[in-house]
Formats: sequence, structure tokens, C-alpha cells
Amino acid sequence: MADLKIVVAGAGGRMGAANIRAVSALAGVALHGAVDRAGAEAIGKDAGSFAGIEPLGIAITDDMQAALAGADAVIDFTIPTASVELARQTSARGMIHIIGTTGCSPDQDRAFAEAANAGGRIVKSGNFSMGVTLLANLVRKAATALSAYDIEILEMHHNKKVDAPSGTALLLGEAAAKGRNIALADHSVRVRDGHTGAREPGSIGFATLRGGTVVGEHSVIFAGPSERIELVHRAEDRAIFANGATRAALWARDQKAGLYGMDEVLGLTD
Ligand SMILES: NC(=O)C1=CN([C@@H]2O[C@H](COP(=O)(O)OP(=O)(O)OC[C@H]3O[C@@H](n4cnc5c(N)ncnc54)[C@H](OP(=O)(O)O)[C@@H]3O)[C@@H](O)[C@H]2O)C=CC1
Ligand SMILES: O=C(O)C1=N[C@H](C(=O)O)C[C@H](O)C1
Repeated sequence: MADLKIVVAGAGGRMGAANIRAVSALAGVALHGAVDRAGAEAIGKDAGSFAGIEPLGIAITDDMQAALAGADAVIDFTIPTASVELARQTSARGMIHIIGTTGCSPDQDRAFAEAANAGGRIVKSGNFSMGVTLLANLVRKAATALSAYDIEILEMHHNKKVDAPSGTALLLGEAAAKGRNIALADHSVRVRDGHTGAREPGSIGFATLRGGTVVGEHSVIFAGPSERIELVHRAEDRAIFANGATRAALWARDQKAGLYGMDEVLGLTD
């Protein structure tokens, strides 16, 4: 089978560079194009050199239409508005679209579902690592088993991160809510400040730390009478997300149009 031809969107970013390295290194895929926003520093630079590997002969462009021509898939770790616009374009072409962008609003999430209904093969996840996808599964089971324990989710990321709570924290919160058979939106406490009163039983709390160069750390704490259980994931290299995103693109090749998650890619649904 021919290599899957992949365009990396957000090529000038932290994840863009990791995605270029992953697509260049892994079997079964080939870098077809690299895109960033008009005016970005990366425009015109060689994608490989920019990502810290050998020159690949592919210049980072701001011309999305030209980059998409002849491509099979897009790996997109950008910003919500750009991912929504790109989903309209990839669905119109029946392309594979891997979306790692976090901080999307409910309306933006609806736009992804509409793009999948219109023919897009979309895999979207707040975290493409194997470890976090497995962790979410464990969190769901623990939330069911420890039904009376308080659940708190703590995350820390680097000082350049722009959204909070992280996409991963929300993904883990959704997994916990699923385990409790409740809607996260009705039970989450995302900020505490001042005289908050006692903790609302059954709520799922979030706490956010930002600093330095932390790639991503998440703890899900189950606090009960006289004991705590903590499930923790520490990301040490962005390659774990990029490898997962590339794996998702290869998996989507055999799927029909739809909106999928990383648990489906890894066969962890039950
Ligand atoms: N799901 C997962 O596994 C992971 C998700 N993420 C998420 O991925 C996203 C990107 O993270 P990160 O790489 O650290 O952020 P960066 O800011 O380093 O990268 C984002 C890139 O997207 C570019 N960009 C902005 N608008 C457009 C556009 N219209 N078209 C193309 N490119 C555009 C930015 O350009 P410029 O800076 O010039 O504006 C930048 O180069 C975030 O939402 C983050 O939370 C991160 C890691 C893992
Ligand atoms: O912005 C980041 O860096 C990360 N974002 C994702 C998130 O919001 O959870 C995934 C990872 O933790 C790194």
C-alpha cells in the first residue's frame, strides 16, 4: 500500500515540529506538506530543518489549498478557529483530519461533528498519547468503583499554554463523569476562590498549574475517608502525542466518515 500523504498544520509550533519529526520517521506515512498561518516566522523555511532534522525539501507555506491538493490526511495541532475552518475543507474533500487542538468551545465541537457528518474522517482527542488514553479508561472504572470518593483533577503545563483546564484534564473529567453516569458540565467545579463553602458532594474539581517547560502532567485524585488514590500521567516528550496522532491517521484510512476518539484507535472501548 502507498504511504499515507500527510499535511502538518501548525508546522511552526511546538507540536508542529514534533509531528514533522514523527511523520518523517514512521513507516507507512510521508510528509506531503506543512502549513502555518500567514505572517508566521516559519513560512518559507524547510519543514525538516525547522523541526531540527535533515532538510526535507518541503517549504512551510501559508497556502492551505495548495498544501491539501493530493494529500490524504492532515495532522492539526493549531488553534480552535483554524481547526474548525480546516475541518470544513477536509470534510469537503473526504480527507482524514487528526485534531489535537484543545480549548474548543461547545459550538466549535459541534462544528467538528457537522464536518464528520458531511464526509470528514476526524479523529479528535485532548491527548493522543497511549498512556493518557489508557489512563482515561482506568479513571472511568475507578470512578464507578469508588462511587462515594471525591474526584479532583490536577494538571501542570509549560508557561506558554493558552487554555485551561487542559484538554486532557477535561478528557479525564469526562471519563470520571461517565463512570459515575453523570454529565460533566453539570458537576464540574473549574475554579475555587474566596469563601466557597464546603465541597459539593459528587462534584468533579479541576486545578491548573502553569510554569517552566513542563510538557504535561495530570493527576486524578480519588479522596475518601482516611485514604486517597492518585492516578498520574507525566509526559516527558511531545513525541508521544505526535506518534499517537500519526498512528490515528493510519487507523482512519480504513474507517468510514465519522468523528472518532483515540480510545477507538487503540481498541479500548468496552
Ligand atoms: N491532543 C494532544 O495530544 C495535544 C494537544 N496539544 C494542543 O495542540 C495545540 C498546539 O499546541 P502547541 O504546538 O504547543 O502550540 P503552538 O502555539 O506552539 O503551535 C500552534 C501553531 O499553530 C499555528 N497557527 C495558528 N493559526 C493557524 C492557522 N490559521 N493555520 C495554520 N497554523 C496556525 C501557530 O502559529 P503562530 O504561533 O505563528 O500564531 C503555531 O505555529 C494546543 O491547543 C495544545 O493544547 C498539544 C500537545 C498535545
Ligand atoms: O498544550 C500542551 O502543551 C498540551 N496540551 C494538551 C492538553 O491540553 O491537554 C495535551 C498535553 O497535555 C500538552
